[in-house]
Amino acid sequence: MTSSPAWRVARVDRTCVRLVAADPETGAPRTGPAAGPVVRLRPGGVLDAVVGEPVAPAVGDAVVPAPTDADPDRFLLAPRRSELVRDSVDRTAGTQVLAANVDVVLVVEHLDPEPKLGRIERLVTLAWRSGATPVVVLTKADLVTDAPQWLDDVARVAPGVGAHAVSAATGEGLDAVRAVLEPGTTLVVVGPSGAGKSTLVNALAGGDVMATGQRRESDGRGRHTTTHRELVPAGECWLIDTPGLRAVGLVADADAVDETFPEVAELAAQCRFGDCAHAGEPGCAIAAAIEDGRLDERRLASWRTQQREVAHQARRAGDRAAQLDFRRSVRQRERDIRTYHRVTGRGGRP
Ligand SMILES: Nc1nc2c(ncn2[C@@H]2O[C@H](COP(=O)(O)OP(=O)(O)OP(=O)(O)O)[C@@H](O)[C@H]2O)c(=O)[nH]1
Ligand SMILES: [Zn+2]
Repeated sequence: MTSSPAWRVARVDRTCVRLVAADPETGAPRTGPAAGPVVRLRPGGVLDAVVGEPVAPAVGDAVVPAPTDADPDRFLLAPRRSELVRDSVDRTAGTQVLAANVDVVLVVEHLDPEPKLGRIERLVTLAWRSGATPVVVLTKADLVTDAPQWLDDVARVAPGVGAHAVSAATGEGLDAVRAVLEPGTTLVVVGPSGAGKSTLVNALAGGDVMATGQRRESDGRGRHTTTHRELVPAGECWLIDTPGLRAVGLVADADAVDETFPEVAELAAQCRFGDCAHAGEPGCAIAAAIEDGRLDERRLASWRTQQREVAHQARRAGDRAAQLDFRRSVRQRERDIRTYHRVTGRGGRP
């Protein structure tokens, strides 16, 4: 017996989206003919939604036929379970949804050239923010001998996040990544160009579904082979490849940053002042942890950078509520410092 398929957006083009069939029970790719209808976008590149305003569809979106038979070509976007978002390319026009309804974000970074831990931290925050679970994959393990040390470093910058070293060349580590792929789940790969994302997607899908680039020997960089995002079936789950994120516009909120830096967040909560800026205030738990080596200076610097970006983002987005919060916290800090002066009888900076 065949029930009617659930549709997902496989690909977004300028004027239309291509749908692909999912099993309505399991959410897994449908066996048999999978390609679905091509749906024209409305002016402005949007589709009507089941709930609320029309939205610009993203790869991975779930789509349902409109409940009337009047127009059999009319489809509605279902609400999203999760949303992987980044800054728009020109950093002015708001944000861009890279993928919708994602369960796992594979943060892919090459072992050769050396991995950039800061980039992993940023992408992990992006992943937490999406509502999906991050997993770090270090690629090209066949080219280096120090993969285990790098995995230790990743454990430090991404506490509580699974991390695997893999090689598409030898197959090492691929089973560990496959184990993450539960039936019906959707994975998106993110990472810099040339990290081996498309190669990994091909290895996981068990066939050449994405074109890959030849590595330039001179600098080890890829050539930006992947030019579009596409939802591809891989056994019982789905994979989404993304073009290399050149400058990762971090779209995050304070909660996502806290998830990436749980140990820093925990320390910050122990500071004497609730809004401690960790800039020399008395009773600062972060300063104490740096002092006795429990917290790494590098981690603190990354945390500060991401915090600043979140604040900047919120201001730029014209988020009035966040601005008010920010001003309130500045005023609160001023009050706390005055209190400190009064109680201790000391002048100057606390
Ligand atoms: N030695 C080795 N080379 C790899 C491995 N994985 C990928 N490569 C090579 O790295 C280069 C880049 O791989 P891609 O998969 O195209 O990289 P990408 O991240 O998809 O790049 P963009 O599409 O530009 O974002 C290719 O030449 C791959 O053959 C690996 O595990 N070992
Ligand atoms: Zn502090």
